[in-house]
Amino acid sequence: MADPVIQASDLSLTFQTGDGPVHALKDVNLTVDKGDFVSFIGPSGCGKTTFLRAIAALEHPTSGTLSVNGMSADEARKARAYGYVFQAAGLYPWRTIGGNIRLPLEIMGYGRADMYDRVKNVLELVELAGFEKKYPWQLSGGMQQRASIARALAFDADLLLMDEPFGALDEIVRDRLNEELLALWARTEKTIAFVTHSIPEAVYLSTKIVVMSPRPGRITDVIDSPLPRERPLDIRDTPEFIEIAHRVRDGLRAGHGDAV
Ligand SMILES: Nc1ncnc2c1ncn2[C@@H]1O[C@H](COP(=O)(O)OP(=O)(O)OP(=O)(O)O)[C@@H](O)[C@H]1O
Repeated sequence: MADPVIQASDLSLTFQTGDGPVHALKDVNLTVDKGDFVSFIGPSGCGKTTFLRAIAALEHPTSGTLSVNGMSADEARKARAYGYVFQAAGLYPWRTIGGNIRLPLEIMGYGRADMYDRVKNVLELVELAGFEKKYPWQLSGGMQQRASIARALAFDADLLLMDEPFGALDEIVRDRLNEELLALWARTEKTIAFVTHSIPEAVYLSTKIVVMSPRPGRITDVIDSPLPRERPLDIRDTPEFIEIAHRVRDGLRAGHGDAV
């Protein structure tokens, strides 16, 4: 059996607020294996971001256990076990694309030659070779988001955490980036945990789809996708794809999801 990269057992996380406790996650049980592409889908407030942040040790569970690469989330963070991609590309406008990707490496004290090699490699991986000396404003929104993925890949961690990375992009760009992300996942054999509001995006990308519902944030369904790993975009027209999309929609309804 493959080693689990993420293992959550009876995980709960409650925020204490001025208006009382907010149960962002309640009794979450989930195993993500090496090489999985797992998507988290559910209405606003169901705890998707909180779960990703807990994996990254940016939030700490109130109860239950969570392991990342066989370590505690805090240890995994210290071991740089993951790269994190946020909804907005978050590139510094005064730094070149290469300079943005180098920044976390500079902070961690990587040697100069190693840094330049890594920047070159990750820019090739996201098909931005040659853009190293450009500034973020010289790139389209989709290219900026690819640059932010490159930055997350620079440590060469096995796990990539992506919080709605394509949510702000138009559908045509999103389709292309979805295809590119699958190709990158196949090339690098990384494990990817991906938050989305889009049913087609979740079904197209994932080997495992985690459907969540709010108040309290919990998992209502986990779907292991029967689709092959290699997926042309027109797989979205097949009966198998449509069937999984229906199941996701049913799961969202069962959790009383509002519009997603
Ligand atoms: N730091 C915090 N303090 C208090 N409450 C919080 C905090 N962070 C999140 N919450 C609450 O926890 C719940 C889950 O939030 P979370 O951001 O994880 O949801 P989400 O599913 O990612 O939503 P969205 O799709 O809108 O990003 C929400 O009710 C939110 O208001």
